[in-house]
Amino acid sequence: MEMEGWVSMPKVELHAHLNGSVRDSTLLELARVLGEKGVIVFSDVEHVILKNERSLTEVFRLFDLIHILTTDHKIITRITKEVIEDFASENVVYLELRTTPKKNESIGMSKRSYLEAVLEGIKAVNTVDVAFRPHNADVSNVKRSSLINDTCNGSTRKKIYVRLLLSIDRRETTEAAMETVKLALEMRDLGVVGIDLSGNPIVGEWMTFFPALKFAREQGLYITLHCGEVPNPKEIRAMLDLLPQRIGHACCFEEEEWKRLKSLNIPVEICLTSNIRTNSVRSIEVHHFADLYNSKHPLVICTDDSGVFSTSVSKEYNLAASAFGLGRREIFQLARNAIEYIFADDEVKRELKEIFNSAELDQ
Ligand SMILES: CNc1ncnc2c1ncn2[C@@H]1O[C@H](COP(=O)(O)O)[C@@H](O)[C@H]1O
Ligand SMILES: [Zn+2]
Repeated sequence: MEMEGWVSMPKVELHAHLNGSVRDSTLLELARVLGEKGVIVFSDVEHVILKNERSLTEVFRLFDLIHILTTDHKIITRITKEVIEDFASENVVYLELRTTPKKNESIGMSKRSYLEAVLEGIKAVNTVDVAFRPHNADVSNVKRSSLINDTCNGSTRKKIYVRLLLSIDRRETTEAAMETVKLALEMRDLGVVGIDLSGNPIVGEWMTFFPALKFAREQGLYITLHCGEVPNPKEIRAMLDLLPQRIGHACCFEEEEWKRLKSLNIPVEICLTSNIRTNSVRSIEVHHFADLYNSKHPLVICTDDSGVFSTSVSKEYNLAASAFGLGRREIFQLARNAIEYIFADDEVKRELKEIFNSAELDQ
C-alpha cells in the first residue's frame, strides 16, 4: 500500500516524547540562531542533527544537544504546537504527548513554567474548542470534550485530542521525581493524565523513582514506564509489580518476564524504528511485535521520537505491515484497539470509536 493510504487512516499515538519529535528543520533553525550568538558552533551541530544511525548512547547525547536548542519558554511553546500539528496532519486523532518538566534557574524556568509553556503550545494549535474539563466532572456540563484541537490543514479540518504525560528522567532525584508528580496532580484539570519514567536506561536506580511512582499511582494518575530497553531482569520485575497501566518497549524480556507481562495483560507501546536504530532489538525480523501480535497481547504502534528517528506514525504502520505481513484491515484494527489503552475517560473513548467507525466504511 502507498504511504498515502496509511496517512489517511485515523491513528492513535501514545508514546511520543516532545523533544524527540521536533522537526529537523526547526532544530537546524534554532541551531543557526544559537550559532550566530556564539553559544554553539553550528557546523559541529548540523551533522549531529542530520545523522541517521545512532546508538542508544548517541541518542541520549543528541537529547542533551536538543535540550540546549529548546531551552526557552517561547521555543517550548513553538515546538509543542508544531509537534501536535505534525501528528494531526497525518490523521492522528488522539495524541498522548510526554515531556520532562525542566528547571533552569538561569532563565527563570521552573518545572511549572516549563509545563505552562507546553500548555500554551497546545492552545496555540488553531483551536475551535478547547474547554478544559475538571477531572471527573460531569461531561454533560461541558460543550465538548476537553483539549480538542481542530487544525486547519489545507481545506480539511483535522481534529486531534491531546493529553499530556509528565516524564521523570532517570537522572533525577527522588525529590525531583516527586515534584513532577505533584505538578501533574495540580495540572490534572488542564489535560495532564499521567506519569512516564524515561531517560537513559543504564542510568539511575529503580528505588530512586519508586516512591514518586507509587504516590502517583495511589493518587489515581495513570502510569507508563520505559521497561526493558536494556537487560535488567530485577528492574523489569519491580516495574511490573507496580502494575503500570502500560509499558514502553519491552525489548529485553526473558521467558519469565514475558509470562508475567502476559498474565497481567499490560499493554505494550511498540516503537519499531526506535528499537532497531538504538539496537535494543537486533533486527525487525526478530522483533517481539510478532509474538505479542500472534498471542493477541494488547499493543499499540508508536513513534517514540519521530524527529530523532525521522519517522511518523504512518511510517511505523507501514513498516509493521510490510515486516509482519499485515494488511490494511489488521493495522486499522490495531489502531482501533488502542482506544482501550488510552489514558482518557469513557466519553473520549466513545467519540474516538465513532471516528473509527465512520472511517471504517472507507477502508
Ligand atoms: C530512544 N529511547 C528512549 N528511551 C528512554 N527515554 C527516552 C527515549 N527517547 C526519548 N526519551 C526521553 O525523552 C526525552 C526527550 O523529550 P523531553 O525532553 O522529555 O520532551 C529524553 O531526554 C529522554 O529522557
Ligand atoms: Zn520512549
